Amino acid sequence: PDCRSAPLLYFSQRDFEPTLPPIPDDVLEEDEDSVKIVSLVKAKDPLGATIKRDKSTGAIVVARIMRGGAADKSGLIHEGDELKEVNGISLEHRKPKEILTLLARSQGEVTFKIIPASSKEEMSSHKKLFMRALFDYDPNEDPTVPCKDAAVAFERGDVLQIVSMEDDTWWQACHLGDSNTRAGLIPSQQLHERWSFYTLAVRQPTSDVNGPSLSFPAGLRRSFRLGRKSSLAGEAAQSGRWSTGVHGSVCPPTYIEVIPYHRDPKDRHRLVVLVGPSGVGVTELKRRLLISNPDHYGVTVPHTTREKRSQENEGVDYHFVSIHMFEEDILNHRFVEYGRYRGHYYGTSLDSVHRVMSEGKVCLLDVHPNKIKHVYTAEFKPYVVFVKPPHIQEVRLTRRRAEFTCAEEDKNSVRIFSEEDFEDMINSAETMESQSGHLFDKVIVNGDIAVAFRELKAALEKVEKAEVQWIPAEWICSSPTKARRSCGHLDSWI
Ligand SMILES: Nc1ncnc2c1ncn2[C@@H]1O[C@H](COP(=O)(O)OP(=O)(O)OP(=O)(O)O)[C@@H](O)[C@H]1O
Repeated sequence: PDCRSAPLLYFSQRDFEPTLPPIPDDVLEEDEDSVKIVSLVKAKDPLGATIKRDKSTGAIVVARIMRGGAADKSGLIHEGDELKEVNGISLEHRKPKEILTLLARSQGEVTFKIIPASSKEEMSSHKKLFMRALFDYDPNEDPTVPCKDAAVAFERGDVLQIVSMEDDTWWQACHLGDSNTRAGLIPSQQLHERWSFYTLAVRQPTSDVNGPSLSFPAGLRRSFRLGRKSSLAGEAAQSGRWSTGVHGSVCPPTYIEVIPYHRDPKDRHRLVVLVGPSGVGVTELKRRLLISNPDHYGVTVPHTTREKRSQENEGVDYHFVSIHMFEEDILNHRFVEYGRYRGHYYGTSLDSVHRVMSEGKVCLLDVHPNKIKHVYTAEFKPYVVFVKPPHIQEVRLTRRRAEFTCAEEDKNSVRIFSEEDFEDMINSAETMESQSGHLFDKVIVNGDIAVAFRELKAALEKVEKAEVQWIPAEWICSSPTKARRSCGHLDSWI
């Protein structure tokens, strides 16, 4: 990156009409065709440009013009322009830092002698492009940023409007709703990927960053999700790694192109996917949601190949099917998730999700994060909630308290956790977050169950009421904006 470029030049936005001073005599002698004299009036506001020294020619050139900034609005200075003089003072052999000092001393009208770039690349497309950031970015902690003041900080989940992708390493963007303000620099997808691979390589010098070997700790669940145990054997769970795509490629999460979705009241509700490590409280939160509004929330009826018990009803507790039928459905990709437990198959079919949604209910689905990809489509428009354990001391405290305070007759229904369970829960949560965090729309920390439930319910209600929801462009457009050089987030990030 051109990290040696100097910070912003500070100039006025007051008057950008070129006031043309008399052309100095020496100009005509020099490059009469190419030299341009530009005069701007300096005030407090930044001009919105960075300068750098061209390594090959030694010339001082304009590195970037920030969209919406003063230089951009003036239309007089462009990226690639060579700065020859400021107020008649030659910039030859001067360092960018010295030039800044020179400019800082200038008051009022400042005149530039410029050799315009021979070819100017204007941002050709005016199509609005929005990206959801899948990582946190703080320019103050980034040693590679060309200019901290010109950069934009953001958090994972923020929607950014991208205004320029001309530069391979630094894009220009502004926060959603901020499009009238000056754009700032953000690391491009390519740069962030390179940086992430680099930091991974430094952290784990012996690992093969192109193809992590994957193993998964046993994650036995008490509920129907018990069935996951065998289906997950051999799947990914190494902390600090990224998800492998269906084609085996590995990509750090960067940005995902999003588009606004205005839900029509006639449209089905979005599918709510709850994920979390075993024992964290997914079932409990789901149960509380169902009790809170049984007409509004619904859950799927799973399939199983085990025998029906006397108190069970077909289509209510389970769909009881033969092994042959179950295996045929596996081959036809009809399951979101399935597994074997004590010799029997259990699974959640896509049809069962459809059934709940077609009743006009919000379908609550809990699956392993690796399975989100099966419902990551326009028809389901999943809203993914990650239920996360708090710090281990709080997990210990809240779960032990629940054991202690539950009534004697409830003792059998309360799960007794060992110290190892707590550790597994925390480790598994870390793995899930590092591998699939880019898919999570909301993270709920389940310390106090009542607080977590309130927060979850409020989040779901907010989504339902929101006028605009930002959903991945890929759900709607068969080919989202091509220029993304994306790893193809469905192929690689899920
Ligand atoms: N915040 C909490 N404080 C105390 N106990 C909790 C809390 N959340 C859940 N529990 C208890 O922890 C136990 C496990 O919760 P739950 O069954 O909901 O976990 P789960 O995430 O569905 O795990 P699994 O998939 O393994 O069943 C239950 O006994 C539940 O009542």
